[in-house]
Amino acid sequence: MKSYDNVFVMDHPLIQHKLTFLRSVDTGTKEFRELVSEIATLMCYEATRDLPLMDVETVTPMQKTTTKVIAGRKLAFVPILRAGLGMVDGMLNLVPSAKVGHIGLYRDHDTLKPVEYYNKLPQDITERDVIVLDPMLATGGSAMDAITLVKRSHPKSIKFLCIIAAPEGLEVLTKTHPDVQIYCAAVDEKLNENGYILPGLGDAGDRIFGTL
Ligand SMILES: O=P(O)(O)OC[C@H]1O[C@H](OP(=O)(O)OP(=O)(O)O)[C@H](O)[C@@H]1O
Ligand SMILES: O=c1cc[nH]c(=O)[nH]1
Ligand SMILES: [Mg+2]
Repeated sequence: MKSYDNVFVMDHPLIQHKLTFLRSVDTGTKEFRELVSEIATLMCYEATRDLPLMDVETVTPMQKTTTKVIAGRKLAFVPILRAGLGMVDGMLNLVPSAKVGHIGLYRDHDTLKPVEYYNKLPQDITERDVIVLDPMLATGGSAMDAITLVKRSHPKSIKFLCIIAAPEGLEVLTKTHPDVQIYCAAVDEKLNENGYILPGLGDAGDRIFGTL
């Protein structure tokens, strides 16, 4: 894999183990949905590693002491509909106070270009660090457009979190949005002639919602 300064591949054994079952054609909708959510939780843990901390005074039953809390940063999660929705609950497990925006995009089957159909972001997004969510980064068109839309609202920062990335998508996204850190669980081989990731896991939205 080509190396990029702002791409982080999460090789934690728990993530890799769950990803194997996510890929399998024998995994049904219920289990697929649970795995997407669990992987999102594990990825959220890593992607929030750089949140700043500050000292606070805490009184334990034994004595007064100095401990740490997150230093006033607020998060917003922005799933790309539909498939990104599958990651939201897993993220909220770790950061229940995060707000959730939605960007609706589908990829036109013929052109493979994203088509926007919904856009609702938190009003106070300028005060928030945004994590855009989508299990799949294929040609990169959907992530590129979603991040462009989010940038128009001027959040403090943007990260992109996906489960499987294609090399083609990483090339496009790192060039278009070099300021955005990208987190993924795997970088696969390539796209097929229909823009599907190989080996991939098929159509993430269809597998999450059972619309195959
Ligand atoms: O990198 P790209 O080439 O743009 O492809 C990736 C996009 O395709 C899938 O969405 P899809 O269009 O299937 O919509 P869905 O989530 O409603 O199924 C996926 O969830 C991404 O949003
Ligand atoms: O492999 C792919 C490519 C785009 N979208 C998916 O859901 N899967
Ligand atoms: Mg789909």
